[in-house]
Amino acid sequence: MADDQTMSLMQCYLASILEANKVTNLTRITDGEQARLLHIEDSLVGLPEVNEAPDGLYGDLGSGGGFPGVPLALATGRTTLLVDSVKKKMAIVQSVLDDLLLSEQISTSSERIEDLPLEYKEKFAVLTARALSKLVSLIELASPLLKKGGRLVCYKAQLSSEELDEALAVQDLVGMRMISQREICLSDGETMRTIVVFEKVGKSRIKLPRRIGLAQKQPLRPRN
Ligand SMILES: C[S@@+](CC[C@H](N)C(=O)[O-])C[C@H]1O[C@@H](n2cnc3c(N)ncnc32)[C@H](O)[C@@H]1O
Repeated sequence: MADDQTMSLMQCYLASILEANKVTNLTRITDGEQARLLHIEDSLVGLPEVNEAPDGLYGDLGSGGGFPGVPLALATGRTTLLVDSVKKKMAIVQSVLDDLLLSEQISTSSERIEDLPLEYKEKFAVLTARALSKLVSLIELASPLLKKGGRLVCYKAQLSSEELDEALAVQDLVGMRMISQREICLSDGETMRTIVVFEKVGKSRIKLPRRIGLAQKQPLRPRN
């Protein structure tokens, strides 16, 4: 886990986000204790998996108010890019990072994930995604961004066997392979999380990224 100084920096970040949230919607969680649970503790659930990824650039896809990206960036010290297409959210997150003198390590992008390969093709060692999309969409979006051996760490509140099977059926097509799955209960004794990790094992057999929106609106299906 992270040391006391790092944990208090995460608390400062969260407090600034909750303050900004009074004016602009960044998170639906406004209660301080719930926010600590769901934005700090939950963000850190994937820390072992992020630490196991190869060294190098970390990206948080669909980062919203910077979760799990900021806690994981602070806990790992990795150079980090937070990505969310809502410009207003990324502008606020960037200004909080500037205020806390964190913007040398952590930067923001308000591009759509599908546009990132123009600048970041195969540049990331590890990516995370929480509350973004189904696994089948996540592995498609992540594949062109990950270097070989890079990892995609997915946070899932509820993972059905159908969702997992859909992703497993297309993982070869996009050059990804599931390498682990772990379920954990948060300290409230009731919130369950599943962390699913995919590794980039080779080139995609189809051209990626597809057109904007397709990965999420028309997920890939297996081909014969
Ligand atoms: C439900 S929020 C989750 C935010 C954060 N990860 C969390 O767990 O608190 C999903 C976010 O993903 C962003 N998003 C969805 N699709 C995206 C895409 N294709 N490119 C960039 N951002 C996207 C949305 O703007 C939204 O802020």
